[in-house]
Amino acid sequence: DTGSAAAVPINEVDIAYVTPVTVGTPPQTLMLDLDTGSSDLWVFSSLTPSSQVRGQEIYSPAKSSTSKLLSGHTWSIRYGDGSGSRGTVYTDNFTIGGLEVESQAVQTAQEVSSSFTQEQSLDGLVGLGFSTLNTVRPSSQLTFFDNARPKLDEEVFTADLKYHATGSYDFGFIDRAKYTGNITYTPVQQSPGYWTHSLSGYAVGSGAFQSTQIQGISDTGTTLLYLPTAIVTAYYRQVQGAQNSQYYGGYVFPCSSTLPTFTFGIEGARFTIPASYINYTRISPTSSTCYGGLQSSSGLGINIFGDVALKAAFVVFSGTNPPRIGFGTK
Ligand SMILES: CC[C@H](C)[C@H](NC(=O)[C@H](C)NC(=O)[C@@H](CCSC)NC[C@@H](N)Cc1ccccc1)C(=O)O
Repeated sequence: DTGSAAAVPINEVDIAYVTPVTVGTPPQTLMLDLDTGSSDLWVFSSLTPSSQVRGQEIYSPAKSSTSKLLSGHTWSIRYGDGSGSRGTVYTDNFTIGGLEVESQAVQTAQEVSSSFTQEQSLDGLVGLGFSTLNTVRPSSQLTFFDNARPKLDEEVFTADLKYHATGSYDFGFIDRAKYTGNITYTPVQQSPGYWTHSLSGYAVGSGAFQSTQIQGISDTGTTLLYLPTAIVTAYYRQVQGAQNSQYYGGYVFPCSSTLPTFTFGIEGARFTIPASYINYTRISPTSSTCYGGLQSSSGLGINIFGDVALKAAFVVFSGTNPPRIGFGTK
């Protein structure tokens, strides 16, 4: 089997992408953030206090003839940006792009943090990290990809995220029409549960490529690209008026500045992020100061290859043994 579904940016600066999924019988449609940086599938639900729901679609297990409570099981997750959620667990039929998993663990939120309440176009997350990261206790649950694996034509899913446009996630096949040339693969270290791999180096604008191993995680659920401070300062040194603002918590620059491109390596292949992706957003709607899509990872303890980088390529997450990740030019 295979599946294919849209990845829709939730606002005009691609802060996150959501994908239509269906849960239960009859199907209830929700828009979820497919997130390779975590492994919990959780949704706004009939169990979420109404004070914490602001426009999100909810999953009501009581309205589904195929829902089953996973009794005695709970979950609680914290994300790197300080957000989080927690609740109980049902199993139910779950489909993405025509690919169905019966009795998928669907984690129903009983509490969500304010940033999730405020994000009204995001009804929850589908964790596509390794199942070892799943927070359900006493027994941890499998991700949608792990449950779907046995029925997939090929043990892969792919991400084709786009700049200010709708892209796609495919399951079980690699769509040759979505990239040119070949996919370049590199090994993935699956502990502790992220899609952890290395870049082979980088270049700022038309500068020389610096060959250096940069380990990090490819995280479709993180908006920006977070790299070591030395690389980030080298980049913004090329930007007139750029500064690392304590106030805004990162590099800002005049919106009128000319930004260089940023190139990253995967093994011998090279992928160039257009300057427009790095001119991320105005710090406020009327401001002429802009916030960068490339920021320092020094506060995170890990480098994160988020959407700003991933949308510059066609990305293959391969669940083969050993797992690997592939990048294609598009
Ligand atoms: C502070 C918590 C640390 C980061 C750690 N949690 C994690 O690593 C979790 C699984 N993953 C995440 O916090 C990040 C990766 C951080 S790098 C360690 N990925 C998922 C995140 N983008 C999901 C999200 C989507 C939209 C809005 C907000 C959040 C933990 O539980 O220990």
